[in-house]
Amino acid sequence: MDRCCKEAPLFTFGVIADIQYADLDDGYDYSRTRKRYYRTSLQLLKKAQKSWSESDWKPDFIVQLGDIIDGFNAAHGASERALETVLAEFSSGSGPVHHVWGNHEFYNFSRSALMRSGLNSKVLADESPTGTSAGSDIHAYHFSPVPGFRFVIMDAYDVGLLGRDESSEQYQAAKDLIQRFNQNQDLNCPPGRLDLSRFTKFNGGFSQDQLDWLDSVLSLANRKQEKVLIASHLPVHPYVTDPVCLAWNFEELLAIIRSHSSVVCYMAGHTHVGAYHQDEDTRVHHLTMDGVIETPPHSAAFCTISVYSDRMVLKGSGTVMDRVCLF
Ligand SMILES: Nc1ncnc2c1ncn2[C@@H]1O[C@H](COP(=O)(O)OP(=O)(O)O)[C@@H](O)[C@H]1O
Repeated sequence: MDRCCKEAPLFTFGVIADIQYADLDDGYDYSRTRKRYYRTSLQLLKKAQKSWSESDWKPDFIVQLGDIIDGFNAAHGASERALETVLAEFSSGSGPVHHVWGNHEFYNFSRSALMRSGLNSKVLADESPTGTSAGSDIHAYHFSPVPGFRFVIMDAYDVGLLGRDESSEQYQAAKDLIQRFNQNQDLNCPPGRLDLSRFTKFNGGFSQDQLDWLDSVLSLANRKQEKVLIASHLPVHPYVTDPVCLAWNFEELLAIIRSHSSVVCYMAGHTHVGAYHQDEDTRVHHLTMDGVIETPPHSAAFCTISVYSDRMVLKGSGTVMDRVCLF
């Protein structure tokens, strides 16, 4: 790139999703139709790191969209080791990494263990008088990469069966909720009705506390005329995912987004299949990232997003497509 002739972005960040690393031979997804490359997923992270370090506009930070290591690590007693391996790879890069929590985090660690781990990136939250985080046991926070822009990290398993102590009130409330819609013995097995198929144990949702907190963050952003990007593990727009992968209460999150003109983008992982849709009413860009775990070793699955005052320019690698998203 002829750098002198290109407009410098206000900020740049890298995005990667569903690495699901495990020191295991290749396998398949639940339906046995999609191959999973557990060991070589680390090589694809290395490829992303190399590309980010060599790029003309080096990312100011990385957003890791969840499922950093695979749940199979737990059965092999390898959770800590696998996490150390992937975090060591991330730390070889220069910028901070914002970690989103997905279902595989909870197959390996309890919520309280995650809070004590390197996957708690709340330390990167802005220190502001309005409060930095949604609650002590919720992994949600916001920060401003440059004046005029704000990033919100959301916790899509704040309401859910994963990671919560079975004796806790939150666990019981989540169990009552899921069982209203899912009568299967195995709660990982989706209900037959497509419009309820998201009520599985491998999904979760956002608590009222977290939604209220998001509402207050977005209200402040509106007043300051900031543009807001939101990242979480679960998609919330039905056009960017199979309905079985939506957040339990995606409609509530969409309603909050709809009531605040500040939001410009919502990004998620989980489905492993890249997708994009600009919502016609809100103009919000919904982006679901391809998952590293189902990307063959010769390819890649990451992107670099350069943000300007009026647009974000997404440079995809491997399976991730290039696109320009106007604000
Ligand atoms: N249709 C299904 N019926 C029963 N269990 C399922 C079904 N789909 C997924 N699971 C189980 O749910 C868990 C999460 O599924 P998985 O495909 O590993 O999620 P991810 O796509 O996040 O990697 C796994 O234990 C898997 O075996």
